[in-house]
Amino acid sequence: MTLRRSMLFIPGSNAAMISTAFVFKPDSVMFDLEDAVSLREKDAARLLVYHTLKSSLYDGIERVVRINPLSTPYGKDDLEAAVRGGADVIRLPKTETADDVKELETCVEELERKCGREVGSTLLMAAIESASGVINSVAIATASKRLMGIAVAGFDYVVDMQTERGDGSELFYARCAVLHAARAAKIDAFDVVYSDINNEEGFLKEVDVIKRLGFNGKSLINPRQIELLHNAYAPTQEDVDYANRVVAAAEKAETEGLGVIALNGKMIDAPIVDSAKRVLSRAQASGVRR
Ligand SMILES: CC(C)(COP(=O)(O)OP(=O)(O)OC[C@H]1O[C@@H](n2cnc3c(N)ncnc32)[C@H](O)[C@@H]1OP(=O)(O)O)[C@@H](O)C(=O)NCCC(=O)NCCSC(=O)C[C@@](O)(CC(=O)O)C(=O)O
Ligand SMILES: [Mg+2]
Repeated sequence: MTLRRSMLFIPGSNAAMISTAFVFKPDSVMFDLEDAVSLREKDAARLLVYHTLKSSLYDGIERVVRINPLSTPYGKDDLEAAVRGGADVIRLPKTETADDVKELETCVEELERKCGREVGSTLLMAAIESASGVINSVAIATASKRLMGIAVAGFDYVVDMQTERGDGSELFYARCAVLHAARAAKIDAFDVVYSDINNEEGFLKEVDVIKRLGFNGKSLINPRQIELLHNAYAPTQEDVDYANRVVAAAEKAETEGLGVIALNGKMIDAPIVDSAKRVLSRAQASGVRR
């Protein structure tokens, strides 16, 4: 099981942050060349991210680069630096249509050939940040075999929707639409960033909602959010004990030729056994909640 619970944004222009953030062990790190980098720092940030990718600093952590949109004066240079540097994943911001993804795929393939990288080795992800993007999310999610996931980007989305971040109701439709598109395309789904870094209670409340909805994880802006997220996503010992009992009961039922049984008054059938096995493999990959 590939865990992609935490995807930590690091401004591509911030050498101090880049030189230390691997110690926090996010599942994925996202070097940002887009909105966290001012216009006058774009070139320096691109170079810094390229050299970071070439180094072994983030070995063992998935390395994502958020490029500027290809329609901007920076997008193509960002993409070349990311592919040449050996990024694992390119994150396209402000994705509006399937054609945006197809254009990215074409450019990545050209660059892979040009710089001798294995064709197909660079994965893609698309961030959906507008009403059009949400409406087109199924077409976006299925636009390329290289897509490993799609993300909801809450801050640009609420601007487009002429509202603001609040209790989450403003994101409900976008979250559900993007998540369904990801699941239909069999790729991962990532939730929005939570900007109030000192509000642990609010962060965990939001994590509880998105975990229940079914998101693989969340984009993060601060290392302090990583451990909180990983712990909240880990199954409890109680969950693991119950899953073990379900699997054992199902195995016994199988030997007796029974498809459906009751365990302590609760029905156990195939999808419930599948869920129990998912809890066990998640516990194996992430450990249990503290
Ligand atoms: C918020 C704050 C300024 C707070 O800083 P503070 O210094 O007060 O925080 P502290 O906790 O005190 O830091 C303790 C120690 O950790 C270090 N440290 C902090 N953050 C770190 C980090 N991210 N990576 C590595 N290291 C880090 C720090 O340097 C210090 O190191 P040291 O001095 O050595 O002790 C800082 O976190 C930060 O800049 N975050 C990244 C912001 C960013 O990238 N925004 C763009 C992406 S969102 C977007 O674009 C919207 C979106 O597009 C999203 C979408 O698409 O999904 C949409 O539309 O929604
Ligand atoms: Mg944005």
